[in-house]
Amino acid sequence: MSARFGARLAAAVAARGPLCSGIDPHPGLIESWGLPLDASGLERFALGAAEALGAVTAIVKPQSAFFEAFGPPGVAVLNRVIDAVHEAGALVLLDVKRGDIGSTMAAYTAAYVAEQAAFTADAVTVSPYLGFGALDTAVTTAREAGNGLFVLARTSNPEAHTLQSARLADGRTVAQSVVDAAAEHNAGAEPYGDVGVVVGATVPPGEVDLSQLNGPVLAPGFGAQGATVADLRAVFGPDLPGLLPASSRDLLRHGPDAAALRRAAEQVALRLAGTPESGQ
Ligand SMILES: O=c1ccn([C@@H]2O[C@H](COP(=O)(O)O)[C@@H](O)[C@H]2O)c(=O)[nH]1
Repeated sequence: MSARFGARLAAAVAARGPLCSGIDPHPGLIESWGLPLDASGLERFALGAAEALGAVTAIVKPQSAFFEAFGPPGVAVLNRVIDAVHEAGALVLLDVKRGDIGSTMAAYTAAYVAEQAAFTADAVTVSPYLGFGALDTAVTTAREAGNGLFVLARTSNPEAHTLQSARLADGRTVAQSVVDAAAEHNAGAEPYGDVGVVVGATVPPGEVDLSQLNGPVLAPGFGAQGATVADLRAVFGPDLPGLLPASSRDLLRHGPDAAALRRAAEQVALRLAGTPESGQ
C-alpha cells in the first residue's frame, strides 16, 4: 500500500501550494490553441497542459467527460495524461463523478481507486446521491490502496441549490449531511483524512460547515465561473486546512505556450497566498 492519500496531498500542498489546476479540453480551447478537433489535437492539448501545470501545481484535475467525448481514443489519451501529470510531479484527481448502487460501485472502485485500478489517478470525484452508504466499498478500498475520494456535497452550479440545500428532517441540509458522513471517515486522521468533499467557491457563505471535516475540500467555481479569491475567503474562511481552489478554463486559456501556462498558475498561486503585489 502507498502512503495515505491525505498525507501525500498535504505534502504536495506544502511544497507547491493549494491550487488544483484543471485539464478540461473544451473544443473551443483546443481550437484556440491552433489544434485540430480530433484525438491528435486532444492529445497535444492535454499533454501540453499536463506537463506545464503538473510541474507547478500540487494536484491536477483532468475532466474525464472531455476525453470520453472522443471515444476510446480519448480515454487512451486520458491515461497518458495521468502518467504525464505524475511524471511532472503532481497528484492526479480524476473528475469522473461516479456514483451508483453498491454492487456497481464495486466495479467503479476496481476501475478507479483499488490497488491495481485500471486508471492510476490518486483520487476521483464521486456522487453520494444514491446514498452515502453506497460509497462504502469505494471509501474502504481507496483508503487501503492509498487513494482518495472527493464526494460531491454542494456543487458550484446554480442548479444545485434546490436539491443540495434542501433540509432533512433533522434540520441539516443535504449537503451538510454529506460533509458530516465524510467527516466520520476522516476522524482521527493526521494531517487529514482521505475522504474529501466538493463545495463550490460560488456557494453562499455560511451554508456548509466544514469545521469537523478533517479532510480536503475541492472548491471549483473559482475563475471562469466567477468566484474570486475574496469569495474563497468569504465561503471557506482565511485558513481552512485542505482547501483546494480549482480552476480549469481560466488557466488553460493562457496556452499553448508552456511558460505562459506555468506563469498563469503561479500568479493564481500568489493571489491565493495573499501576496500584496499580486493585486488581488
Ligand atoms: O461543483 C462542481 C464540481 C465539479 N466541477 C468541475 O470543475 C471544473 C470547473 O472548470 P472551470 O473551467 O474552472 O469552470 C469542471 O471540470 C467541472 O466539471 C465544477 O465546476 N463544479
